[in-house]
Amino acid sequence: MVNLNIKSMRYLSAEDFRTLTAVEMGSRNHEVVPTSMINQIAKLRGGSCAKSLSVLYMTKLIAKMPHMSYDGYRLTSAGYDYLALKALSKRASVYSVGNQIGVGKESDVYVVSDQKGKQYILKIHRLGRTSFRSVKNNRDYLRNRKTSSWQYLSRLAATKEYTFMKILYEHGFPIPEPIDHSRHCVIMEFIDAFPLRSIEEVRDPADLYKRLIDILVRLARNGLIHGDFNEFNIIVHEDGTPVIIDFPQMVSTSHPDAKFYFERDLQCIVDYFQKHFLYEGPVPDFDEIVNMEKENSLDVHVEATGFNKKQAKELERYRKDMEESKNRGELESEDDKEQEEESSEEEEHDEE
Ligand SMILES: Nc1ncnc2c1ncn2[C@@H]1O[C@H](COP(=O)(O)OP(=O)(O)OP(=O)(O)O)[C@@H](O)[C@H]1O
Repeated sequence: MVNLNIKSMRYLSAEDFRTLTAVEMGSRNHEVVPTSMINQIAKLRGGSCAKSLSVLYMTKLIAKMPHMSYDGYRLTSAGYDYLALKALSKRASVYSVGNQIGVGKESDVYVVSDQKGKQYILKIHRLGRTSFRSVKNNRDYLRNRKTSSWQYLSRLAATKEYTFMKILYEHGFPIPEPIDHSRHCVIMEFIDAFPLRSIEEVRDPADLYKRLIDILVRLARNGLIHGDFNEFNIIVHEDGTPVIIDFPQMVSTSHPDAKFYFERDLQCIVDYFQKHFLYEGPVPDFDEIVNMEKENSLDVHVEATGFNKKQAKELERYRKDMEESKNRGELESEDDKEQEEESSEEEEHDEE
């Protein structure tokens, strides 16, 4: 697992930070950024850049690729976390990082606080945590991209989540308020309640069922489908009000597989209520909903405000690859790969 390493965060000098930023900038078109290029971008005097590279390497914010034919570095996930958190703290969205409360398949979730002590959620997207090696041959959609794929995909997922959350929140959907976003990180309101999955009894299953189905229908009437609407992504307040989370899989109702996604979301709720609360309620029909007059075209709106079709396609291809690899039982952990790399780097380091 990639842990959030905040220990080194406060101790970097301005030069170190400048050098780290230079590595990130160079990563846009180099998988491993040549040291000469880092020097050029950072524009530091004398031997400062070499000194900073050594500090960043020791604190594992950058890494060397073993067996590379030229001298260079890549940004590690800790380095990417650092840059995102630094940006969020500069904008006063985060002051301190508290406990990790969730490890999703594709994210780490922490409670964080602002300067006044108000708590928020920090969701760090970590796509590519599994499956990278197994699917990489098929990833032609990333082939022209020199920058590290996991960074790019994680940033894409966070950008998508934040863009959708902004629009949904503005249109009154019951979701956490989105606060800020940088790179692969999203800050949002902390919902201090339990996910449906861990609630044994609900006061009024019929009422909760109706509220959830109404949300699905209203989303569709606004041109959207959640795509992962299940008991883990529904948080329920004590008074029975649901709040929906987790948006990187949203699709438009004009997607060719929209009906499939809508019915899959619907079926999750229908099955869960039947099994856990022995409740069966009315089931809406997708074709009827899309033939109704639309409330809004939020799918189109999203495209115009920060998440375009090309990005949506790249993320979708990745998800399809994941599903296929999973079905073939081919998944392996990217974190394992990173650990392997780091330990072989350490060996190299020891030899030097
Ligand atoms: N805004 C929030 N307020 C409170 N808890 C939250 C919030 N966002 C996420 N969580 C907690 O973190 C967990 C993981 O979050 P989320 O579902 O967004 O991540 P994920 O990587 O998509 O997880 P998975 O792949 O398992 O669905 C949630 O189940 C929930 O318990």
